[in-house]
Amino acid sequence: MDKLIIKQSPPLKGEVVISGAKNAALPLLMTSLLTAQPCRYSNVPQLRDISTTQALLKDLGVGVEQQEANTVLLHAAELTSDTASYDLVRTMRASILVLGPLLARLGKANVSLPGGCAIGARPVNLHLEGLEKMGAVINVDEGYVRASVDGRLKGARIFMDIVSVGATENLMMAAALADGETVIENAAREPEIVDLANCLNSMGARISGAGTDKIRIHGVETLNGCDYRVLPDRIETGTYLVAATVTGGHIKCLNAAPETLDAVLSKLQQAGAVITVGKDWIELDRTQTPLTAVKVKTAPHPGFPTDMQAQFVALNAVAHGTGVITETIFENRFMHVPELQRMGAEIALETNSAVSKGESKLKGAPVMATDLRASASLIIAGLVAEGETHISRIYHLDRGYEAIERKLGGLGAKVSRASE
Ligand SMILES: CC(=O)N[C@H]1[C@@H](OP(=O)(O)OP(=O)(O)OC[C@H]2O[C@@H](n3ccc(=O)[nH]c3=O)[C@H](O)[C@@H]2O)O[C@H](CO)[C@@H](O)[C@@H]1O
Ligand SMILES: C=C(OP(=O)(O)O)C(=O)O
Repeated sequence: MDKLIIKQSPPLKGEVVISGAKNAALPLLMTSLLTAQPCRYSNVPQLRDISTTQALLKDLGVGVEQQEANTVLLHAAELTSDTASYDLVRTMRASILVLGPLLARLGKANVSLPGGCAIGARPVNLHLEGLEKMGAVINVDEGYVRASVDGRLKGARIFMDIVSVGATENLMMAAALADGETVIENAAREPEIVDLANCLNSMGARISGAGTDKIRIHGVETLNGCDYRVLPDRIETGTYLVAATVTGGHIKCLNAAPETLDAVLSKLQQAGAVITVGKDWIELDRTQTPLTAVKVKTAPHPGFPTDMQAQFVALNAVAHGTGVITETIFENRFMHVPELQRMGAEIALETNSAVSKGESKLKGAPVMATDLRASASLIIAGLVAEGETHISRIYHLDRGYEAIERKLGGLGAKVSRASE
């Protein structure tokens, strides 16, 4: 197993090119299941979750052709299986996103229930209840969701009592091929939802309202292929911006989507960063300003993203003043706190808040990555900790950050990978 070694580094400096968004690319690749025509996706990041998705799609009968490093052609001329097995699903929760498309295209699907993971229970009831409203018969049996529908799925009005990104995506894909109109109320408004709707519409779907809490999908009988470019990764962008802020650096993120990062940029400004944005770039300078702790509460988009919470816990640990980070989306997303404490961070966990005293003098230590964004927070802490930080279990990191050592190294960070 690989580990990452981070040495105390100079302030980050230079340019970094942002990759396509993992959380947009995963549902986008699933749209290939909805059509017999070829679908070409570009700006697809090279990540473990993407190779898992490709393996899953291949298993269902989808032709997968890697055209260039970040471009893939998927062709589901005919699907040969309706089953997403536990072996593939267990490593990636987004696998549940094959359920809606399989049901819409084949009228049946067997998808292993994704297990619990380090950040919370993450049930899939909203996905299942929405599909049932559209006429699917669903049983959960031996760890599998077994779903079928007689004929086509039917348009329905679906109200979600919790805002769910994945359920909105699954239902939007299923409804694209349903008979009649589906209205999703209290829908997620994340930029990745808008990206998925744009891709589906480019395939001939009739979706309006994506990006608001009410999405209307007028089902069509068939969809065409697509040639679609994945949205830039706002969480990867935010992670480099926090790393630059914490180290007192000056960086420019290229190929970014500033309009997807309002809540994060506003908190970074409060923390002391000077930020300038252009159409597809963000420049951040904290060479001349002090670092101040911030108060953050996670919320569905356009609120502050839970996927940026761990990085801000690291920021607050070393900033001046008391910082409070409150997590409202996942019930167990503070596994990075004990690891940061091992590095000397003075942080107290109070129910669903991480309260930091500020100006902790961090020291390198062996620490363990417990999930994807927790890994990112440990890297950020390692950049300013005295000595060396050894982060184990970095397979979590490889799920979501393309070429992270190369990108951080290009900004002057002292990061290397070694086998344990
Ligand atoms: C691949 C992907 O895009 N992952 C993102 C997606 O995950 P994901 O789509 O899994 O997250 P959801 O938006 O569904 O989860 C939000 C909340 O709803 C709950 N819930 C969800 C579904 C359900 O059927 N029942 C239920 O109770 C969850 O446990 C959680 O508390 O959105 C999360 C919230 O922004 C992000 O942290 C993840 O990075
Ligand atoms: C939690 C995340 O991803 P996933 O939903 O794929 O586990 C994430 O991207 O931070």
